[in-house]
Amino acid sequence: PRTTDDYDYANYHTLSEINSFMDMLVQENPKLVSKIVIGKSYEGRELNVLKFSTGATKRPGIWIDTGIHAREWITPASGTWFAKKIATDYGRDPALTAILDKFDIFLELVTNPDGYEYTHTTNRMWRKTRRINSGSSCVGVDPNRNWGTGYGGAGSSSNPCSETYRGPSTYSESEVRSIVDFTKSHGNLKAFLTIHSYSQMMLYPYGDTGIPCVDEAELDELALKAATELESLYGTKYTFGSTFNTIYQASGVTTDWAYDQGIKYSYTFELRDNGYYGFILPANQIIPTAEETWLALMVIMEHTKNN
Ligand SMILES: NS(=O)(=O)N[C@@H](Cc1ccccc1)C(=O)O
Ligand SMILES: [Zn+2]
Repeated sequence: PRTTDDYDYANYHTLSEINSFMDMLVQENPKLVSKIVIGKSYEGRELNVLKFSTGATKRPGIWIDTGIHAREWITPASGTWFAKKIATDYGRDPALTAILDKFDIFLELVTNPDGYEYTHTTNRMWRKTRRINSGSSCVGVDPNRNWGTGYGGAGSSSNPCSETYRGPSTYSESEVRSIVDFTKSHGNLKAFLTIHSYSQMMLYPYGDTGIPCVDEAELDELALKAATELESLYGTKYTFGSTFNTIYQASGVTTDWAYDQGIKYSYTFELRDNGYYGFILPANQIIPTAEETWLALMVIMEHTKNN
């Protein structure tokens, strides 16, 4: 495609096609969109983050990542649609314009590029990074068990062959460490939204314990609003709650760490579906999934702006 207008949002794309999309979006919207390289993957690929900013001065930020688990293709596909939506709606949609007049939005589309490439070339069901684990014939670390909060707990594995292998140490994965470093250097993120699939859930801290987080009441009420808004479009039903209570115990996870950094509005989304297609969601559900999810993200971003 020559422009992001004729990019095929209704299909899944390779890493290089998504990287080309990002460069096109930046070229077409130089005053709104820029690309930040926050690091390199294990195999040396750039970790690219789209920055949407309408002000010169440092503003509070909203973080969104997709594609941290390689096989969850619906998430970078939806994220690509989100990126185009932001560029299209700024200056046209009052709600989005109001958000961008106060916040920067950071969107990492392919958070695990090595794993994502591997799902295209070799194993469609790959989940983890592609780190070579010393002393094991098994490859990869689960980037959603490698964070420093609750690291090493019951909801993760010390076995390199496990799909939930926590890694040799906290932040061992550059794909994780790069986000940690970016978050700390930015120092003013107000929302942290990490997008997974599948199960149709909105999950807030904690994952490693059933003990409620301080802001549970507010996060639960906000999740209800967001899930209701999401359902209003196509009737897609989401459940919501703390990770521990809603899905299962998981430790060393992104949202527990983000919340621990003081980023109150930290949620994991589990997109479509409920298991019928699972990770292999048909391409004809990409745009509907992106549209309904965007409504929920807007609810959370507006709440972040107003609080
Ligand atoms: N996306 S998924 O199928 O991997 N499920 C997630 C569930 C999950 C979501 C949020 C925090 C911890 C765990 C996982 O990391 O196991
Ligand atoms: Zn996942």
